[in-house]
Amino acid sequence: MFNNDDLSSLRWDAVSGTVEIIDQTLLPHTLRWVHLDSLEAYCHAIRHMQVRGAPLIGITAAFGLAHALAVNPSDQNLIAASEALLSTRPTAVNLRWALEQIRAEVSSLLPWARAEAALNKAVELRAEDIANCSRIGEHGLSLLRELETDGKPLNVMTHCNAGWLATIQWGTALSPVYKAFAAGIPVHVWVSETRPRNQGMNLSAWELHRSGVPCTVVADNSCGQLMRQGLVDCVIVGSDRTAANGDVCNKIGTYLKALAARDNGIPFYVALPESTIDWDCASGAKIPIEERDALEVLSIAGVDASGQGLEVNLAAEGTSAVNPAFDVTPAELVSGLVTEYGFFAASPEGLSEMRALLPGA
Ligand SMILES: CSC[C@H]1O[C@H](OP(=O)(O)O)[C@H](O)[C@@H]1O
Repeated sequence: MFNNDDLSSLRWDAVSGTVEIIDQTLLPHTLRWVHLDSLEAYCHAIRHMQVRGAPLIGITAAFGLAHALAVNPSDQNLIAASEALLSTRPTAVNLRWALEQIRAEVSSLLPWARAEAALNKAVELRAEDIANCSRIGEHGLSLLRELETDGKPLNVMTHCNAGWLATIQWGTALSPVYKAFAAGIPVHVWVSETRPRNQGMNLSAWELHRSGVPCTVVADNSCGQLMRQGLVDCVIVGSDRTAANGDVCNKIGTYLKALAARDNGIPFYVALPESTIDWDCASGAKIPIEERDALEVLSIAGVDASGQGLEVNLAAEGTSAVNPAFDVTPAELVSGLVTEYGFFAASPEGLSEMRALLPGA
Protein backbone atom coordinates (compact mmCIF):
# COMPACT_ATOMS: atom_id res chain seq x y z
CA MET A 1 0.00 0.00 0.00
CA PHE A 2 2.86 2.38 0.79
CA ASN A 3 6.34 2.73 -0.60
CA ASN A 4 8.13 1.46 2.49
CA ASP A 5 11.42 2.86 1.28
CA ASP A 6 9.94 6.31 1.19
CA LEU A 7 12.25 8.36 3.41
CA SER A 8 9.50 10.75 4.38
CA SER A 9 7.90 11.59 7.71
CA LEU A 10 4.31 11.50 6.40
CA ARG A 11 3.04 9.25 3.65
CA TRP A 12 -0.29 9.28 1.86
CA ASP A 13 -1.81 6.44 -0.10
CA ALA A 14 -3.61 7.64 -3.21
CA VAL A 15 -5.74 4.51 -3.43
CA SER A 16 -7.11 4.36 0.10
CA GLY A 17 -6.51 8.04 1.04
CA THR A 18 -4.80 6.74 4.15
CA VAL A 19 -2.26 8.95 5.90
CA GLU A 20 0.50 7.52 8.05
CA ILE A 21 3.16 9.31 10.07
CA ILE A 22 6.31 8.16 11.79
CA ASP A 23 5.75 8.33 15.56
CA GLN A 24 8.81 10.41 16.39
CA THR A 25 8.36 9.96 20.14
CA LEU A 26 9.57 6.37 19.67
CA LEU A 27 12.74 7.22 17.72
CA PRO A 28 15.58 6.37 17.67
CA HIS A 29 14.81 2.98 19.17
CA THR A 30 11.60 2.14 17.32
CA LEU A 31 10.48 3.09 13.80
CA ARG A 32 6.69 2.83 13.86
CA TRP A 33 4.24 4.17 11.29
CA VAL A 34 0.95 5.35 12.78
CA HIS A 35 -2.29 5.56 10.78
CA LEU A 36 -4.15 8.82 11.51
CA ASP A 37 -7.84 7.92 11.27
CA SER A 38 -9.65 10.73 13.09
CA LEU A 39 -9.38 14.45 13.78
CA GLU A 40 -8.54 13.55 17.38
CA ALA A 41 -5.66 11.37 16.17
CA TYR A 42 -4.30 14.23 14.06
CA CYS A 43 -4.56 16.66 16.99
CA HIS A 44 -2.94 14.16 19.36
CA ALA A 45 -0.09 13.53 16.92
CA ILE A 46 0.77 17.23 16.74
CA ARG A 47 0.15 18.14 20.42
CA HIS A 48 2.20 15.19 21.74
CA MET A 49 4.94 15.60 19.11
CA GLN A 50 4.51 12.33 17.32
CA VAL A 51 4.99 14.68 14.42
CA ARG A 52 6.93 17.91 14.96
CA GLY A 53 8.86 20.45 13.00
CA ALA A 54 7.13 23.51 11.53
CA PRO A 55 6.58 22.30 7.93
CA LEU A 56 5.51 18.80 9.01
CA ILE A 57 3.13 20.17 11.62
CA GLY A 58 1.49 22.30 8.93
CA ILE A 59 1.14 19.54 6.37
CA THR A 60 -0.14 17.07 8.95
CA ALA A 61 -2.78 19.62 9.96
CA ALA A 62 -3.72 20.10 6.30
CA PHE A 63 -4.43 16.37 5.96
CA GLY A 64 -6.23 16.48 9.31
CA LEU A 65 -8.59 19.22 8.11
CA ALA A 66 -9.21 17.29 4.91
CA HIS A 67 -10.09 14.24 6.99
CA ALA A 68 -12.47 16.27 9.14
CA LEU A 69 -14.24 17.61 6.05
CA ALA A 70 -14.66 14.10 4.70
CA VAL A 71 -16.58 13.31 7.89
CA ASN A 72 -18.56 16.56 8.02
CA PRO A 73 -18.04 19.30 5.36
CA SER A 74 -20.31 21.89 7.01
CA ASP A 75 -19.21 25.46 7.68
CA GLN A 76 -19.46 24.77 11.40
CA ASN A 77 -17.17 21.76 11.22
CA LEU A 78 -14.72 23.57 8.96
CA ILE A 79 -14.35 26.21 11.67
CA ALA A 80 -14.37 23.75 14.58
CA ALA A 81 -11.83 21.38 13.05
CA SER A 82 -9.55 24.27 12.04
CA GLU A 83 -9.65 25.65 15.57
CA ALA A 84 -9.01 22.23 17.11
CA LEU A 85 -5.91 21.73 14.95
CA LEU A 86 -4.70 25.32 15.43
CA SER A 87 -4.89 24.91 19.22
CA THR A 88 -2.46 21.98 19.27
CA ARG A 89 0.76 24.06 19.31
CA PRO A 90 1.16 27.88 19.30
CA THR A 91 4.58 28.71 17.90
CA ALA A 92 5.20 27.17 14.47
CA VAL A 93 3.47 29.51 12.02
CA ASN A 94 3.19 26.74 9.40
CA LEU A 95 0.27 25.34 11.37
CA ARG A 96 -1.80 28.49 10.81
CA TRP A 97 -0.44 28.92 7.29
CA ALA A 98 -1.41 25.41 6.17
CA LEU A 99 -4.89 25.60 7.67
CA GLU A 100 -5.41 28.95 5.91
CA GLN A 101 -4.33 27.35 2.63
CA ILE A 102 -6.96 24.62 2.99
CA ARG A 103 -9.71 27.01 4.11
CA ALA A 104 -8.97 29.32 1.17
CA GLU A 105 -9.28 26.31 -1.12
CA VAL A 106 -12.64 25.08 0.19
CA SER A 107 -14.54 27.92 1.86
CA SER A 108 -16.28 29.04 -1.31
CA LEU A 109 -17.15 25.50 -2.39
CA LEU A 110 -20.42 23.73 -1.73
CA PRO A 111 -19.97 21.37 1.22
CA TRP A 112 -20.17 18.20 -0.89
CA ALA A 113 -17.08 19.34 -2.89
CA ARG A 114 -14.90 20.31 0.06
CA ALA A 115 -13.37 17.01 1.15
CA GLU A 116 -11.84 16.14 -2.22
CA ALA A 117 -10.61 19.70 -2.77
CA ALA A 118 -9.04 19.79 0.69
CA LEU A 119 -7.30 16.45 0.20
CA ASN A 120 -5.99 17.52 -3.19
CA LYS A 121 -4.62 20.71 -1.64
CA ALA A 122 -2.98 18.82 1.22
CA VAL A 123 -1.32 16.49 -1.29
CA GLU A 124 -0.17 19.54 -3.25
CA LEU A 125 1.29 21.17 -0.11
CA ARG A 126 3.13 17.94 0.65
CA ALA A 127 4.67 17.85 -2.81
CA GLU A 128 5.57 21.56 -2.64
CA ASP A 129 7.33 21.00 0.69
CA ILE A 130 9.53 18.33 -0.84
CA ALA A 131 10.43 20.62 -3.74
CA ASN A 132 10.97 23.66 -1.51
CA CYS A 133 13.22 21.79 0.92
CA SER A 134 15.25 20.43 -1.95
CA ARG A 135 15.73 23.97 -3.24
CA ILE A 136 16.72 25.14 0.25
CA GLY A 137 19.34 22.42 0.12
CA GLU A 138 20.66 23.59 -3.24
CA HIS A 139 20.98 27.20 -2.07
CA GLY A 140 22.56 26.05 1.17
CA LEU A 141 25.00 23.85 -0.76
CA SER A 142 26.33 26.98 -2.47
CA LEU A 143 27.09 28.43 0.97
CA LEU A 144 28.85 25.26 2.09
CA ARG A 145 30.95 25.20 -1.07
CA GLU A 146 32.20 28.69 -0.15
CA LEU A 147 33.32 27.38 3.23
CA GLU A 148 35.02 24.27 1.86
CA THR A 149 38.81 24.39 2.20
CA ASP A 150 41.00 22.02 0.14
CA GLY A 151 38.95 18.91 0.79
CA LYS A 152 39.05 19.20 4.60
CA PRO A 153 35.81 17.92 6.16
CA LEU A 154 33.29 20.70 6.67
CA ASN A 155 32.09 20.79 10.26
CA VAL A 156 28.48 21.92 10.44
CA MET A 157 26.76 22.36 13.79
CA THR A 158 23.02 22.06 14.09
CA HIS A 159 20.46 22.33 16.89
CA CYS A 160 17.31 20.29 17.43
CA ASN A 161 16.03 18.52 14.33
CA ALA A 162 15.45 20.38 11.12
CA GLY A 163 16.04 17.37 8.92
CA TRP A 164 13.57 15.40 6.82
CA LEU A 165 11.81 14.33 10.02
CA ALA A 166 10.76 17.96 10.50
CA THR A 167 9.46 18.29 6.96
CA ILE A 168 8.40 15.66 4.45
CA GLN A 169 11.77 14.97 2.85
CA TRP A 170 15.20 16.68 2.81
CA GLY A 171 14.56 18.98 5.81
CA THR A 172 15.60 22.61 6.05
CA ALA A 173 18.83 22.99 8.06
CA LEU A 174 20.01 19.49 7.11
CA SER A 175 19.01 19.70 3.46
CA PRO A 176 22.28 21.51 2.51
CA VAL A 177 24.15 18.80 4.42
CA TYR A 178 22.45 16.01 2.47
CA LYS A 179 23.11 17.85 -0.79
CA ALA A 180 26.78 18.34 0.13
CA PHE A 181 27.13 14.67 1.10
CA ALA A 182 25.53 13.62 -2.20
CA ALA A 183 27.92 15.95 -4.06
CA GLY A 184 30.90 14.21 -2.47
CA ILE A 185 31.85 17.13 -0.23
CA PRO A 186 33.33 15.75 3.02
CA VAL A 187 30.92 16.95 5.70
CA HIS A 188 30.50 16.18 9.38
CA VAL A 189 27.69 17.33 11.63
CA TRP A 190 27.97 18.29 15.28
CA VAL A 191 24.52 17.32 16.56
CA SER A 192 23.55 19.22 19.66
CA GLU A 193 21.44 16.87 21.77
CA THR A 194 18.83 19.61 22.39
CA ARG A 195 17.52 19.15 25.86
CA PRO A 196 14.93 18.57 27.15
CA ARG A 197 13.29 16.51 24.38
CA ASN A 198 16.58 15.64 22.71
CA GLN A 199 15.39 16.10 19.15
CA GLY A 200 19.04 16.37 18.13
CA MET A 201 20.24 13.13 19.71
CA ASN A 202 17.05 11.17 19.09
CA LEU A 203 16.11 12.45 15.64
CA SER A 204 18.93 14.28 13.82
CA ALA A 205 21.58 11.73 14.76
CA TRP A 206 19.21 8.91 13.74
CA GLU A 207 18.37 10.33 10.33
CA LEU A 208 21.94 11.41 9.55
CA HIS A 209 23.31 8.01 10.56
CA ARG A 210 20.63 6.27 8.46
CA SER A 211 21.76 8.37 5.48
CA GLY A 212 25.45 7.66 6.10
CA VAL A 213 26.35 11.25 6.99
CA PRO A 214 29.10 11.39 9.65
CA CYS A 215 27.85 13.05 12.81
CA THR A 216 28.75 13.36 16.47
CA VAL A 217 26.28 13.99 19.27
CA VAL A 218 27.38 16.62 21.77
CA ALA A 219 25.86 18.04 24.92
CA ASP A 220 24.25 21.40 24.27
CA ASN A 221 26.71 22.91 26.75
CA SER A 222 29.73 21.71 24.72
CA CYS A 223 28.87 23.76 21.66
CA GLY A 224 30.52 27.01 22.70
CA GLN A 225 33.76 25.20 23.51
CA LEU A 226 33.74 23.42 20.13
CA MET A 227 33.37 26.81 18.46
CA ARG A 228 36.24 28.29 20.49
CA GLN A 229 38.41 25.32 19.50
CA GLY A 230 37.86 26.15 15.83
CA LEU A 231 36.01 22.88 15.25
CA VAL A 232 32.88 24.47 13.77
CA ASP A 233 32.79 25.99 10.27
CA CYS A 234 29.18 27.12 10.43
CA VAL A 235 25.97 26.65 12.34
CA ILE A 236 22.74 25.90 10.44
CA VAL A 237 19.42 25.71 12.26
CA GLY A 238 15.75 25.70 11.33
CA SER A 239 12.97 28.05 12.29
CA ASP A 240 9.45 27.72 13.60
CA ARG A 241 8.49 31.29 12.90
CA THR A 242 10.58 34.12 11.44
CA ALA A 243 9.28 37.64 11.92
CA ALA A 244 9.14 40.27 9.18
CA ASN A 245 12.22 41.97 10.63
CA GLY A 246 14.32 38.79 10.45
CA ASP A 247 14.09 37.73 14.10
CA VAL A 248 14.06 33.92 14.26
CA CYS A 249 12.06 31.82 16.69
CA ASN A 250 13.45 28.32 16.96
CA LYS A 251 14.01 25.53 19.48
CA ILE A 252 15.14 26.64 22.93
CA GLY A 253 18.91 26.97 22.97
CA THR A 254 19.20 28.39 19.45
CA TYR A 255 19.81 31.90 20.80
CA LEU A 256 22.74 30.71 22.92
CA LYS A 257 24.38 29.12 19.87
CA ALA A 258 23.89 32.32 17.91
CA LEU A 259 25.62 34.31 20.65
CA ALA A 260 28.55 31.88 20.75
CA ALA A 261 28.79 31.85 16.95
CA ARG A 262 28.90 35.65 16.83
CA ASP A 263 31.57 35.72 19.57
CA ASN A 264 33.70 33.28 17.55
CA GLY A 265 33.14 34.78 14.10
CA ILE A 266 31.30 31.70 12.85
CA PRO A 267 28.50 32.02 10.25
CA PHE A 268 25.08 31.34 11.78
CA TYR A 269 22.55 30.43 9.08
CA VAL A 270 18.83 29.80 9.38
CA ALA A 271 17.22 27.55 6.78
CA LEU A 272 13.48 27.88 6.26
CA PRO A 273 10.73 27.81 3.64
CA GLU A 274 8.72 30.97 2.97
CA SER A 275 5.78 29.33 4.73
CA THR A 276 7.68 29.76 8.01
CA ILE A 277 7.88 33.53 7.63
CA ASP A 278 5.13 35.37 9.47
CA TRP A 279 4.80 38.49 7.33
CA ASP A 280 2.26 39.90 9.77
CA CYS A 281 4.61 39.61 12.75
CA ALA A 282 6.70 42.74 13.17
CA SER A 283 9.35 41.28 15.45
CA GLY A 284 10.31 38.24 17.49
CA ALA A 285 8.88 39.86 20.60
CA LYS A 286 5.40 39.18 19.20
CA ILE A 287 5.91 35.44 18.69
CA PRO A 288 4.04 33.17 21.17
CA ILE A 289 6.51 30.88 22.96
CA GLU A 290 5.11 27.46 23.77
CA GLU A 291 5.44 26.48 27.43
CA ARG A 292 5.55 22.71 27.70
CA ASP A 293 5.15 20.38 30.70
CA ALA A 294 7.92 20.71 33.30
CA LEU A 295 8.09 16.91 33.39
CA GLU A 296 9.93 17.04 30.07
CA VAL A 297 12.78 18.73 31.94
CA LEU A 298 12.57 16.65 35.12
CA SER A 299 12.46 13.23 33.45
CA ILE A 300 13.91 11.49 30.42
CA ALA A 301 12.90 8.53 28.31
CA GLY A 302 15.13 5.87 26.78
CA VAL A 303 15.72 2.13 26.78
CA ASP A 304 17.52 -0.13 29.26
CA ALA A 305 20.29 -2.59 28.39
CA SER A 306 17.71 -5.08 27.16
CA GLY A 307 16.15 -2.49 24.85
CA GLN A 308 13.09 -2.15 27.04
CA GLY A 309 11.63 1.37 27.02
CA LEU A 310 11.61 3.27 30.31
CA GLU A 311 11.30 6.76 31.68
CA VAL A 312 13.31 7.94 34.67
CA ASN A 313 12.94 10.91 37.01
CA LEU A 314 16.07 13.03 37.05
CA ALA A 315 15.35 15.45 39.89
CA ALA A 316 14.48 15.17 43.54
CA GLU A 317 10.83 14.79 44.46
CA GLY A 318 9.13 18.18 44.51
CA THR A 319 11.68 19.89 42.23
CA SER A 320 10.10 22.58 40.10
CA ALA A 321 11.06 23.41 36.49
CA VAL A 322 10.06 25.70 33.64
CA ASN A 323 10.09 24.50 30.05
CA PRO A 324 9.92 27.16 27.33
CA ALA A 325 10.10 25.20 24.07
CA PHE A 326 11.48 28.02 21.90
CA ASP A 327 13.55 31.18 22.03
CA VAL A 328 14.04 34.14 19.72
CA THR A 329 17.35 34.90 18.03
CA PRO A 330 17.56 38.60 17.11
CA ALA A 331 18.08 39.21 13.41
CA GLU A 332 21.45 40.87 14.01
CA LEU A 333 22.87 37.53 15.16
CA VAL A 334 21.72 35.73 12.00
CA SER A 335 24.23 35.63 9.12
CA GLY A 336 21.49 34.96 6.60
CA LEU A 337 18.31 33.11 5.69
CA VAL A 338 18.53 30.14 3.33
CA THR A 339 15.19 29.74 1.58
CA GLU A 340 13.76 28.05 -1.50
CA TYR A 341 14.06 31.45 -3.23
CA GLY A 342 17.73 31.88 -2.37
CA PHE A 343 19.86 33.45 0.36
CA PHE A 344 18.70 36.66 1.97
CA ALA A 345 19.80 38.98 4.78
CA ALA A 346 17.87 38.51 8.02
CA SER A 347 16.54 42.05 7.84
CA PRO A 348 13.45 43.91 6.67
CA GLU A 349 15.33 44.74 3.47
CA GLY A 350 16.40 41.15 2.90
CA LEU A 351 12.90 39.83 3.47
CA SER A 352 11.41 42.50 1.22
CA GLU A 353 13.84 41.39 -1.50
CA MET A 354 12.61 37.84 -1.06
CA ARG A 355 8.95 38.84 -0.93
CA ALA A 356 9.31 40.50 -4.32
CA LEU A 357 10.11 37.06 -5.78
CA LEU A 358 6.96 35.36 -4.46
CA PRO A 359 4.32 34.30 -6.98
CA GLY A 360 1.79 37.06 -7.40
CA ALA A 361 4.12 39.61 -5.79
C1 LIG B 1 12.10 22.65 9.96
S1 LIG B 1 11.29 23.26 11.34
C2 LIG B 1 12.17 22.43 12.61
C3 LIG B 1 12.07 23.13 13.92
O1 LIG B 1 10.98 22.62 14.71
C4 LIG B 1 11.51 22.14 15.93
O2 LIG B 1 10.66 22.33 17.02
P1 LIG B 1 9.76 21.06 17.54
O3 LIG B 1 10.66 19.86 17.52
O4 LIG B 1 9.33 21.49 18.93
O5 LIG B 1 8.60 20.99 16.59
C5 LIG B 1 12.79 22.93 16.11
O6 LIG B 1 12.53 24.26 16.52
C6 LIG B 1 13.32 22.89 14.71
O7 LIG B 1 14.33 23.81 14.40
